[in-house]
Amino acid sequence: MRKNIVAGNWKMNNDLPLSEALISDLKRQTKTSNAEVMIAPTFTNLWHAFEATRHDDIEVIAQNMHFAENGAYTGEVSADMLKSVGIKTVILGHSERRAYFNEDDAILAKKVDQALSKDLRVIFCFGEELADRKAANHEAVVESQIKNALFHLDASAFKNIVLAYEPVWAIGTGETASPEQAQDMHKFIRKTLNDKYGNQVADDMTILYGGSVKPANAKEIFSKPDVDGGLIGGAALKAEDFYAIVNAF
Ligand SMILES: O=C[C@H](O)COP(=O)(O)O
Repeated sequence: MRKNIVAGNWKMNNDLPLSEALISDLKRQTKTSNAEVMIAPTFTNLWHAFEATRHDDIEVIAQNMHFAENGAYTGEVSADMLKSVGIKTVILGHSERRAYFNEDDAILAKKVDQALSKDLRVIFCFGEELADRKAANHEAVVESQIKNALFHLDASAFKNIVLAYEPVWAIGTGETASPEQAQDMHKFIRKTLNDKYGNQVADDMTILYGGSVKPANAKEIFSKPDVDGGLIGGAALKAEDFYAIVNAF
């Protein structure tokens, strides 16, 4: 079922005291929209964040996980480890993972499989780089990212997947895709799903936009019919800004 979601990706920000302080601030905010609210602190803060929000309308989610069950993968975190601290949703495929940690479509397909096999919901991220858009290649790039990592799945798997379109050129740059650019791409993503899986999967898919979403532009972006929410980076680090975005629906 399609939902409105606003997820804050804290990336590698906030040690434990700062995480505690931000969560206290978040809990003081008022939600006036129907959007599901998620926050993705770094691994070391997940347990504390889960405990601190246990009775609040905030889901704590993870930024990443490994594809293996367990074993000799120094520095990595498994699906079971996430589940053991209360996590039910994991972000996979973020452009920073792709760019700095060499996560390609094949690795991401394995991560998606592992997460789904553990009943974790996946927020799957993808998006083109500036050169792709300048060359009018953006739809082809996005289509191949989706196909290569997800199109081995059965239609039923998609009820546990949320898609997040994040044009790389708009992440942390202050440059946002225009609401029309976001809408055009989200419509294209839905068509891509429709062509492969039919309209049930396409219509039910929640598709988030990410890339310099701020209180000032959220309302216009979220007003587009195929934009179901946002994956928020910088603006998720201030409780008032984050809830201004949550309440932009
Ligand atoms: O995961 C969030 C996105 O990378 C967007 O980050 P940003 O809002 O700082 O541009």
